[in-house]
Amino acid sequence: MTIKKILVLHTGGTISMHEDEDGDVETGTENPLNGATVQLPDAELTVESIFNLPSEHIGPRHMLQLQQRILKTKNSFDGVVITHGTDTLEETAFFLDSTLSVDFPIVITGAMRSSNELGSDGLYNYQSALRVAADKNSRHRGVMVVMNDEIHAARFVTKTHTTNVATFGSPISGTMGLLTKRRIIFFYQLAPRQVFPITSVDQNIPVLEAYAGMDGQLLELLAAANVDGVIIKAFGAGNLSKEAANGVSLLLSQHIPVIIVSRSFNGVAEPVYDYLGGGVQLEKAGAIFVTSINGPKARLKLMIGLSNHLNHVDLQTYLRNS
Ligand SMILES: NC(=O)C[C@H](N)C(=O)O
Repeated sequence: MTIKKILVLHTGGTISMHEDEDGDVETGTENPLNGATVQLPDAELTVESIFNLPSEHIGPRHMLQLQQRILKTKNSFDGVVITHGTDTLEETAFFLDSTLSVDFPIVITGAMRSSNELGSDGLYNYQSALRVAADKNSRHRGVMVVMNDEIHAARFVTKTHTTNVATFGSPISGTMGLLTKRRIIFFYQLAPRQVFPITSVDQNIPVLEAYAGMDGQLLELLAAANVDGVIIKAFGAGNLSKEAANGVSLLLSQHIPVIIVSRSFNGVAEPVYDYLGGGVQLEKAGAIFVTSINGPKARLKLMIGLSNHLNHVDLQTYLRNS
């Protein structure tokens, strides 16, 4: 039996929390996973607590720190497992997937019920993540999210439910794989993605969501604030009100990139409608459609593109190909 060397990086989140006597969930000083026994005879774990944070406190700077830590391993591990809060887990997964080109698997997991709650899913998900990281078929698959016996690709995974343990899903692509009691099964291999290094993560890129009756006021304020870019979760296939479309034109006239994604939970955004506010006219005005990832992920993608000083054409190509 070959022993697989796995690096575990704990970052906090519910998986490392506990419930107090009032039923409130809080962060502790000792990670409950450290004292737990995992049944994985063919793996040797190196465990580090890189952060102990609820995931709402994790931002791109922490993601960059994680990325640097993984780069430092210089292929000395067969796999990496990251435990993370579920609220921003998909963003960390996407950031690492877009900025790390490694052969070994990087698997992120979390929990919906803290360590001492009835039906706690933390230890089970942790063991599942370790199983996937140690599996020979997990190589060359980029960053994966493992929760509730399912394997999801970082590119498409999203949190779909506030509290259910089956919260993570990939509405556009479907589940990439499954864990059964004895097997790990992959259903498909994703098309290759473009990976860029990243050095700066301090760009100011707000994400706005369209709503019926949206005017241009917020977009005008953002133009005056000279932000580095704006992500708009537009209606349906990527459409806006007339007033918001005028706000988009103002931002574009100041060379502020405007990125269109859909506010719909499922499906691909693409220019279809040719009237003021319609996707065809937004694209003609210079807005960039990021077709199949959500707003928070598009924000990270723009950050990566800007950090690499891509010119407008290369930025368009990079953002469109998702
Ligand atoms: N289930 C969780 O982990 C949610 C928690 N609020 C977090 O993201 O840290």
